[in-house]
Amino acid sequence: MGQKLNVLVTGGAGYIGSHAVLALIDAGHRPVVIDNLVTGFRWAVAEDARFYYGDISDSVLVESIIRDEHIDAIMHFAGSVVVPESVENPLKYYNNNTAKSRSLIETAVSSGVKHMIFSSTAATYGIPETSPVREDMATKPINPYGTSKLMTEMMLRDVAAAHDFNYCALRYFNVAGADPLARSGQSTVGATHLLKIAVEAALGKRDSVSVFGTDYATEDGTGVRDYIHVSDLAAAHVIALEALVADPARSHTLNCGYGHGYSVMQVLDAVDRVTNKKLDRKMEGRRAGDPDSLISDNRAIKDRFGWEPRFDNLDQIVQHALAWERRLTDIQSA
Ligand SMILES: NC(=O)c1ccc[n+]([C@@H]2O[C@H](COP(=O)([O-])OP(=O)(O)OC[C@H]3O[C@@H](n4cnc5c(N)ncnc54)[C@H](O)[C@@H]3O)[C@@H](O)[C@H]2O)c1
Ligand SMILES: O=c1ccn([C@@H]2O[C@H](COP(=O)(O)OP(=O)(O)O[C@H]3O[C@H](CO)[C@H](O)[C@H](O)[C@H]3O)[C@@H](O)[C@H]2O)c(=O)[nH]1
Repeated sequence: MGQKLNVLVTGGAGYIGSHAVLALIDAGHRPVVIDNLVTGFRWAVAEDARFYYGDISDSVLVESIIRDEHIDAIMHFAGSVVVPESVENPLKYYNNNTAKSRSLIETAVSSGVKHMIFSSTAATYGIPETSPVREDMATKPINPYGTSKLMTEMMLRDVAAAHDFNYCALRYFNVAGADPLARSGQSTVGATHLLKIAVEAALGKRDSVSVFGTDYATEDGTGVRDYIHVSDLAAAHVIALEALVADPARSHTLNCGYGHGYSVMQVLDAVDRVTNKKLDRKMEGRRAGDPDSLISDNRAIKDRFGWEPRFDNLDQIVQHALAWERRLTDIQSA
């Protein structure tokens, strides 16, 4: 590692942000977290990281953190993440994901922070023209969540052109799994993500798992997604950080996925295999707005950053998610 960097992690008490905090510490950097705990948990932040309770739009607070902690770069995870909720309440998403990102970017620029890594999403593509989908393909989001993130990507692009500032927008595909040492994992209350629901069901926290749609244009008729282990994703953030600092003239928009996918049935089969039990599957109709298949073309992040996944193995992703779900049960009952 080169320089030790002070990194402001917004949303660092959430699922992915808490893993980025661990990855930064493991890589010898110094994370400082700001989180308003709307969906995150104070206990999810590693003990070695400084924590500030607050909102990313509180520019007075963010400015003082940047100054007092000598912040070099921002990893921006804070946001609202539930796609169906964004359809019902779009203004919440345009406020929390777009307007508040605008405020954070403004505070960063005015306080002299020169680098930002942004949590974007495969939802910016909408229904992709081809699969695997490449970064330069059309972005036509089909829900306000995707639009709210795409608008932030656009702000970053324009700000980087106008100021001494570069960024990396990482478009995550389906994030899953947990820290291999079970230091963190997905703790979201009322989660809607398939694997989280499946491990909850496997541990008896739910009676069954719904399969949304069995008539998709895929091999077994269920939706196919590119599941990426959260620790591989966190590692990509650390590499992106170091790349932004090393080459401040260059910004990046990159897919984060494995480049291949699994159907809903294959994910549930993996949970059955790992637990040696059978999940109760309820066949249901399609969920609104779900594409048949969403797979990343990940050549750009590999070529540019030399990123290589360490956990591209569905059974291992399930094992880590299960280990965390058990630990979470203990934390919640303590
Ligand atoms: N989970 C996924 O599959 C996925 C996929 C693509 C993109 N993303 C993006 O990754 C980021 C992290 O997602 P996650 O799954 O960890 O969700 P999460 O809900 O676990 O984490 C979000 C964190 O941000 C905090 N937060 C929200 N609004 C805030 C605000 N205004 N000020 C301060 N803190 C605030 C929450 O309390 C929480 O700790 C999000 O921006 C999300 O859109 C997630
Ligand atoms: O109980 C469930 C939950 C999901 N699914 C299916 O499982 C697949 C994955 O669904 P998730 O809800 O786990 O994830 P999404 O693909 O809808 O969305 C996630 O991945 C997207 C990119 O791929 C975006 O990044 C988005 O933010 C993130 O939530 C879909 O085919 C969905 O229909 C079920 O069958 N049953």
